[in-house]
Amino acid sequence: MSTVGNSTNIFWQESPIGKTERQKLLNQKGCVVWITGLSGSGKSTLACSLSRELNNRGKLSYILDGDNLRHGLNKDLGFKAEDRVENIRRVGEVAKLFADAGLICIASLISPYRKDRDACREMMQDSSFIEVFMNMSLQLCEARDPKGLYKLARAGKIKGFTGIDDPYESPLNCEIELKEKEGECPSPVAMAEEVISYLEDKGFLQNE
Ligand SMILES: Nc1ncnc2c1ncn2[C@@H]1O[C@H](COP(=O)(O)OS(=O)(=O)O)[C@@H](OP(=O)(O)O)[C@H]1O
Ligand SMILES: Nc1ncnc2c1ncn2[C@@H]1O[C@H](COP(=O)(O)OP(=O)(O)O)[C@@H](O)[C@H]1O
Repeated sequence: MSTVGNSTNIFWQESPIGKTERQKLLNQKGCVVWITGLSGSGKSTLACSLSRELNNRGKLSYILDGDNLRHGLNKDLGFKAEDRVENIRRVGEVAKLFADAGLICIASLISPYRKDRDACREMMQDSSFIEVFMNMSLQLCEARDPKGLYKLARAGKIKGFTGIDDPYESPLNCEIELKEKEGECPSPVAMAEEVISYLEDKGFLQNE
């Protein structure tokens, strides 16, 4: 019997089928590909491209997109620091469940605070948390501005916008860093292939 947070008198219920059996069924290993970066850096584009490429190879993935989750699970959260902390904690827990289900879980969130991303990494075992940093300049993201949010933030109509008047802490030890080369951004497919090579090298796309 345990007490966890505010939950008292709780018991852990074991499941008859374990992660190993699920992974065998899927011929892959569950993991979390955590994509972090500024708004407009290409997180969702990479997540979609990666999911498509994995699907083409017969690998099961699922995207947890920050914007989308804020339509449901996280609709009670805003963008002040404590809400962003809770947002990342919840998505980290959900991502852990998806990885435990044997899936390649692709989490795509700004996740601006290093401490929170590191806490998500700590939840996972066996190096199965793969942090991908979309290291695109604010200048590029702002020039893209597909939703017009930077424009609103610069005009003071959105307060606390990441990169403008709210912080973004770059990863120090991420597994994969994607950045502009000679002022050009690699194509979404090229970026997805870089992530897939990593997953292949580390054995996540097979199960012996
Ligand atoms: N103040 C502020 N700062 C940053 N982003 C904002 C803000 N307000 C709304 N949006 C929109 O919310 C999307 C980011 O949600 P996330 O859940 O990924 O953010 S966070 O990880 O909790 O920081 C983000 O989506 P992306 O552009 O895909 O990153 C924006 O569409
Ligand atoms: N690799 C890329 N090359 C060129 N344009 C891109 C690339 N990745 C994303 N974009 C464009 O940049 C904009 C922002 O991408 P998006 O994936 O929505 O970013 P985020 O999810 O980080 O906010 C979109 O208009 C998208 O089409």
